[in-house]
Amino acid sequence: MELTIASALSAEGLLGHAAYVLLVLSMLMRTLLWLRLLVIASALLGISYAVFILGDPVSTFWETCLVVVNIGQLLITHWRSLRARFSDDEAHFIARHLPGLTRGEARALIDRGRWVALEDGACLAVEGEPVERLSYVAEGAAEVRVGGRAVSACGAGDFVGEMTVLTGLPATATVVATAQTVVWQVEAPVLRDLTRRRDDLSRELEAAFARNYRDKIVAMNRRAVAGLGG
Ligand SMILES: Nc1ncnc2c1ncn2[C@@H]1O[C@@H]2COP(=O)(O)O[C@H]2[C@H]1O
Repeated sequence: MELTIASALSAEGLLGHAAYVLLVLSMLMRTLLWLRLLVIASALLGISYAVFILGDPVSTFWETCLVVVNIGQLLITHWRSLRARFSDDEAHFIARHLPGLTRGEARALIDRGRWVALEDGACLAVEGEPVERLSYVAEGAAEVRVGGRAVSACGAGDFVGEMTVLTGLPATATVVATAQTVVWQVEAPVLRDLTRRRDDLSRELEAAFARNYRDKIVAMNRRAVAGLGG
């Protein structure tokens, strides 16, 4: 096929363009699923173009590789999601804070941390010192102290350390368990590394932290009103 304006605008030429349009669109996708689906669609059009218009076996081979690799990756993701199992605490954690992750992704994240049972009095963060790990409180309660005075509390469903864990800045408060408390914890360097490499995970966690700030402010406001006798 000759490279002229007329040939580019012909039905055959448009087929070739459509393959590239889909490839460019795939680069704009924010989730890996849609990126892969569009790459597969682009490669299928590319194969049709290479086979029926160009008769080019080399392009056909490489476009086929793209389809096979992306379908393989989608199947692996699907299989991991099917295989993933969660305890009740983990299921609540995911429903509340990680709704945008696939089951497989959520399992992989939770497996990077560990579940810990803390005694009453255990320290989760020290004001002015970088937090060593992010904690998610599944059961129990903790007191938040600033300058040695209790200012707030964290309970089931709250994070501790979310304000500084990703930046390494000093913790804004000291947090101490006030009952037997079950937490999921992930070490700060592990979380920083994961969020640096995975934009989608970083966005998911930032959104979860933002929702938890809101919940904490609402709870603090209620406590302030109750303290004023309202
Ligand atoms: N007013 C508050 N209410 C609930 N939790 C808080 C409050 N202030 C600080 N925290 C928690 O205490 C943690 C101390 O470490 P970070 O600053 O990383 O993150 C902080 C929050 O998780």
